[in-house]
Amino acid sequence: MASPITCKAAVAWGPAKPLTIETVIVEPPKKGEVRIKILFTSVCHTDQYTLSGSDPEAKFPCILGHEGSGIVESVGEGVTSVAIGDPVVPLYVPQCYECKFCKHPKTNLCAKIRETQGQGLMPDGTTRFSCNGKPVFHYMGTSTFSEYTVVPEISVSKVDKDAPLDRVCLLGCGLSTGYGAALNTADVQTGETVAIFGLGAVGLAVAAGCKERGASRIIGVDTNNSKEGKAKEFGVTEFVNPSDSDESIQSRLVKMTDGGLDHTFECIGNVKVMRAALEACHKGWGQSVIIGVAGAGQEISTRPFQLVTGRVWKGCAFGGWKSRDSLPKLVAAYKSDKLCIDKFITHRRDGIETLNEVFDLLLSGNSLRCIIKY
Ligand SMILES: NC(=O)C1=CN([C@@H]2O[C@H](COP(=O)(O)OP(=O)(O)OC[C@H]3O[C@@H](n4cnc5c(N)ncnc54)[C@H](OP(=O)(O)O)[C@@H]3O)[C@@H](O)[C@H]2O)C=CC1
Ligand SMILES: N[C@@H](CCC(=O)N[C@@H](CSC=O)C(=O)NCC(=O)O)C(=O)O
Ligand SMILES: [Zn+2]
Ligand SMILES: [Zn+2]
Repeated sequence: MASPITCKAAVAWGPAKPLTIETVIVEPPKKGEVRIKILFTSVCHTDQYTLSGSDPEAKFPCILGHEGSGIVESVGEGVTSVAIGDPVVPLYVPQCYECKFCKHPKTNLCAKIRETQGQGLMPDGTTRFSCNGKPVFHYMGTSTFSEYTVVPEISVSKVDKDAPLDRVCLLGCGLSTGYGAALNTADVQTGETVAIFGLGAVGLAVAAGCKERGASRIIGVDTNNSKEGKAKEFGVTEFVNPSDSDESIQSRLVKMTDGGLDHTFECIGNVKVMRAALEACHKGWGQSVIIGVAGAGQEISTRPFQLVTGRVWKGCAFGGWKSRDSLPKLVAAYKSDKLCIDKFITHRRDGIETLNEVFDLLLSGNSLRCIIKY
């Protein structure tokens, strides 16, 4: 029987407060749960979004983090799909194989534990974390900003023993999301034209997917000119900065593409840009995929005429991948050089103490992903 573990974690005590490194107690995994020794993590913009106070679901104090990898340290009663010592990636979209979402071919949004996950709790309605005797909430069912974390078995993907954990941690969110948005949600076809708004890790993973599918034009749109060079390494063929002109970005793109794009992707979380991305689509068939996560209270709008005349608004979480089935396929895509994870790793840091600096790096616009080694 496993015992509580005392370790370090970065605790988010409240909105817009820096994380503080604390000694926490991580309880043993209960029935159907897995305790993981986290070895590597990165920071996704969604961690920053929640820490900033924009997330209506945020629960503080909590342990953020959802792009991690590690080794199974102990398992609770009844766990069969992973064992102690297995290399794993925690998943914020679980796959239970039983709920109506898991059984439906058109979605990856397993609903089995969504309610408690959103409350920062394990499926039994309690937390496995405490700090100085005070309960601390989980986050996105993963909480990788802790040296040890507990997750439901349905939220764990075992990966090959030779999968590099210091890279495949990125498959836990941003890269899988962007790549899947192109391949699954938009299903980009050879010769089609696309525009990607926001050239961070998610947007560039979209570019990688569009390039793989043979898109004829991949137009990158970002307010930061320094993104152009890097973006071209990922297959972006043209770069446009919306701030360079008084003309609306949608009008510019429509002119550049003889009526609009076959596909557009919003990878920022800005509702005005979501509108521009829809309106940059070609009349009759253009599809726009919303990936960015918008702040509490924000709403999208456009003239309904945009949809009446055949444009389609879609969205996706975790790239539409059915998570446990797909993670091994994404690792295989990495091994066969289809999805080049290494190019997204712009920085590396040692120790959980570096987390606040890594948040700053993400916001600076100079980093795609920084891997932190615990
Ligand atoms: N749906 C899902 O499953 C997922 C959603 N997300 C969401 O996707 C979004 C992107 O995440 P990530 O790639 O990590 O974030 P990043 O911050 O790395 O990338 C966002 C990019 O957009 C640029 N940008 C900001 N404002 C504008 C603008 N008005 N027009 C054009 N470009 C702009 C930023 O420039 P600068 O750096 O100069 O600010 C930056 O390059 C976030 O909203 C995140 O929460 C992430 C993962 C999964
Ligand atoms: N908590 C937010 C919604 C945040 C959100 O949309 N999260 C995405 C993943 S973003 C990853 O970096 C997601 O998976 N959404 C599906 C879900 O079930 O949460 C809010 O309440 O607005
Ligand atoms: Zn399910
Ligand atoms: Zn994320």
